[in-house]
Amino acid sequence: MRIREVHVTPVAFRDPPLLNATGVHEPWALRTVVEVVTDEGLTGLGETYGDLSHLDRVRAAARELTGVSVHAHHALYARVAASVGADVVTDQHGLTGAGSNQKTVDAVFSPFEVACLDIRGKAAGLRVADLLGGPVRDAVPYSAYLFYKWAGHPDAKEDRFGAALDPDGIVAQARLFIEEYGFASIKLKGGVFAPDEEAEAVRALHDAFPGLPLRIDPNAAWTPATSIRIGNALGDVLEYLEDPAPGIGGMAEVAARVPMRLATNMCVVTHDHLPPAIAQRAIGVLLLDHHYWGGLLRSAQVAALCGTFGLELSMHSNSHLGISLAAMTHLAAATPNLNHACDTHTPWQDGQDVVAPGALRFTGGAVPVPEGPGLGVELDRDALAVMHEQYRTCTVRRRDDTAYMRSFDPDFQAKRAHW
Ligand SMILES: O=C([O-])C(=O)C[C@H](O)[C@@H](O)C(=O)[O-]
Ligand SMILES: [Mg+2]
Repeated sequence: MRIREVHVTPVAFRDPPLLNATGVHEPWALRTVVEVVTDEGLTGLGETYGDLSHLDRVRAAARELTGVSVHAHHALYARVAASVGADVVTDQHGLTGAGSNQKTVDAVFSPFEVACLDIRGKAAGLRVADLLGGPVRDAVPYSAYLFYKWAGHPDAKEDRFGAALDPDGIVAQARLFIEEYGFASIKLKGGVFAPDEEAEAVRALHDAFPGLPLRIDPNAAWTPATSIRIGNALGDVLEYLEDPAPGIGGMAEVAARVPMRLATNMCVVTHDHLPPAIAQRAIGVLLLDHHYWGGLLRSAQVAALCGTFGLELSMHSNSHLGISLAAMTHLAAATPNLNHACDTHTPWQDGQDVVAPGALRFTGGAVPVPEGPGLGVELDRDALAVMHEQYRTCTVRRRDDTAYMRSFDPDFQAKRAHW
C-alpha cells in the first residue's frame, strides 16, 4: 500500500462572528482537505488548517510522499520534516501558543498521518480507534463551546444564534446548544470582557445548569494576580480553568494559588514545553490536539506521557469539519486517560460539512465512534466542490481575528494579560 497520489484542497465555510481575546472570527473559516490515494486505489482523508503559508507547506510535503508505504509512519514523518526544513511557524492565530520547528513539522504531518490511518483501517476492516488500541468508550463526550458573539457579521443579517454579549445571552446560547446536542458540560470562551463580567456569566451558567461541569478559557488575557482572584472566586463551580495567564511561569504562579486544575492549549503545545511545565506544576490538564501534536499516534504517545506525570486530558478545537471531528472522536475513544469532555466548534458550522451525512451524530452531547472502517466517514464531493469554490471566491487567505476586529474598531488591541 504505497502512496500513489495526494490531493490537497483548500476549502472555506461560513463562520459566525465569535469573539475571543484576539478579536473576532471572520465570515469565512479556512481548512485544507487532504486525500491520500494508494497504488491499490484506496483513499484516506485528513483535515488541517487552511492558512496559505500552511497550505503551501502541506502541498510541498505532499509532493514528497509518493512511493512511501502508508504503514511507514516514521519514514513519512522524515519526508515531511525534510520538506518543512528549518521553518518555524509562530502563533499565527494568537491563540495556540508559541511555535517551534517540531510543532510546524507536526502540524504539516498530521493530515497525512490521519489519512494513512484511514487507509490502513479500510484495508484491514478496522476502525481507526481499533488501530489506536481499541475504543475504551463507545461515544466521546463533547462540551457546549460557548462564545460571546455579535448578532451577525456587521455587513450581514443576524445569524440564527443571535447575540451573546452578557450573562443572559450566554445562558440562552447554552440552552440552545444543550437542547440541540444534549451537551453535559460547558466551556465559555472568555478574554473578551472584564474578568468579573465573565465570572458573572459563569455563575449564571452554574445557576441555570446546576451540576454541569463548567470551564472558562480567557486565552491568557488575565494577569496572574487577576487569575488567582477569579480562580478563587469561581473555586466552587469550575471543573478547570483554561489558560488564564500567559506562559508556563505565569500559569505556575496561578496554579499554586487556586483550588482547581489549570488546563492549557497555549503554554504546552509541543514536546519542549512538557518538561518545564511538569517541573513547575504549571498545569493539571493538557488539551490534546492531533492537528498540532503530529497526528493520532503521536497524540496517543503524549497522552500516555501525561498519564505518567499525573496530568489529566481534554481536547482542543479550532473551527473544523467532519474529517477532523471523526479523527478527534477515534483518538478520544481510544485514550483511556481522557477524562474531560472534548471541545468542538461543530455546532458553529451549523451543518456545513465535507463529509456525507450519517456517520457522525451527537447523542446526549457525545459522538458515537463511527462504525465504518478507517475514519468511517466519506467525502461528499459535491460539498467539497462548493466549499472549494467558496475558498476561491472569498478573500480570506489567513485567519486574522485581530485585523477583522480592527476593521470595525481601529484601536482594538489583542488582549494578552490585559486585565
Ligand atoms: O484556546 C482555545 O481553546 C482555542 O484556541 C480554540 C479556538 O481557537 C477558539 O478560541 C477560537 O476559534 O476563537
Ligand atoms: Mg484554550
